[in-house]
Amino acid sequence: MGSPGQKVVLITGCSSGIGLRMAVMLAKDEKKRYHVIATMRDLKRKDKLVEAAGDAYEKTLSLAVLDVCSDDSVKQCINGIKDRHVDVLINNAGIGLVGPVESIPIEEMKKVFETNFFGVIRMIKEVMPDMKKRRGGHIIVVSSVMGLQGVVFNDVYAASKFAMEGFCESLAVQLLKFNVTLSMIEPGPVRTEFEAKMIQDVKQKDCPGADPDTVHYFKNIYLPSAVDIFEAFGQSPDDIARCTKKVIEASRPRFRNLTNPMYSPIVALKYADETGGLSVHAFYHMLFNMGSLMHVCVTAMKYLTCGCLRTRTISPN
Ligand SMILES: NC(=O)C1=CN([C@@H]2O[C@H](COP(=O)(O)OP(=O)(O)OC[C@H]3O[C@@H](n4cnc5c(N)ncnc54)[C@H](OP(=O)(O)O)[C@@H]3O)[C@@H](O)[C@H]2O)C=CC1
Ligand SMILES: CC1=C(/C=C/C(C)=C/C=C/C(C)=C/C=O)C(C)(C)CCC1
Repeated sequence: MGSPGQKVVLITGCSSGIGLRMAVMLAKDEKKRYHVIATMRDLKRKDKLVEAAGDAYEKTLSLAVLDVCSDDSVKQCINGIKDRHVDVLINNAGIGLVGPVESIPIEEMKKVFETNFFGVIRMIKEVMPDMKKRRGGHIIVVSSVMGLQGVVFNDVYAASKFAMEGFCESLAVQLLKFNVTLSMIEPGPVRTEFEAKMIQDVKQKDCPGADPDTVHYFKNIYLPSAVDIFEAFGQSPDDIARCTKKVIEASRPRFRNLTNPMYSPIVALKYADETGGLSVHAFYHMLFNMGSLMHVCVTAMKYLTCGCLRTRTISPN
């Protein structure tokens, strides 16, 4: 698997979105520096990836089955790799969940943690010991801006990404001693199936257990604003793939990598006031007082702030 000198990159969740674009971009690297093992839980969903990979398929890109929620599947996949050697592990697989907490069964919430949190840990537990032995390797975790700042009605999804951030912050220190790098990619909204799945999911539900006011705030105030935000500030999965490639290729990769400069002020707000009041009230104001104007506001913000918020983010260009 791979030629000498090529880095073996394993990516989870490559059937669509960010994972698919990362796999294709790395496999098509001009200098052929990578052999990509693009994994997905169901190979019946491979066609889009295979088509996008073109000539790279079965040369610098190979496919493997991997369900991050199954111990057996993870073990089988890693055991199938020559010498179990992975240079770069990209933990991308993840699922979203939106809606009033009262209306979401605990089982559904557990599924989010099982995928977004334990799924990543399962992968790291399988790959990290070999990296530590070799004194080398790079683990990348696709977190989210919601791993740093909660967003209303995304309570459980944000919690799963916060959990990941705490886990990585702790582990990164130990890994440094073994020359293993840990980096997080923290995108804001990205235009992938993620958003479509979220909206589809909401349409099918009538929020049982939530009172009419909450359902109104969710469906008529939050959702339209969120759609506007995806439209105005959403990045493409290629943008995130480019940022990630930069992180992999950096001589000293950063630990945190926000990809969207529009979210820097939101994160800064959080650290500007340790009581948390500023963030909570700012979000309240943005949602409930500016919600109906969100369309106008986001467009204005997009033009007013372009270029001046980029210092601490990683740019796809
Ligand atoms: N889109 C966005 O706005 C943002 C996304 N992110 C994060 O980016 C990552 C990728 O999301 P994105 O590309 O947008 O969304 P997509 O829904 O397009 O892709 C998610 C991928 O994860 C896979 N997946 C889900 N569950 C499992 C599992 N148990 N085992 C293996 N693969 C699984 C899906 O596979 P299948 O086809 O089988 O369902 C799919 O390939 C996620 O971690 C998400 O949290 C972060 C910030 C913003
Ligand atoms: C900024 C902002 C909003 C929405 C943010 C959204 C929708 C972010 C989505 C991020 C995603 C999808 C991350 C994935 O991991 C609100 C609450 C509408 C109004 C207040 C300001």
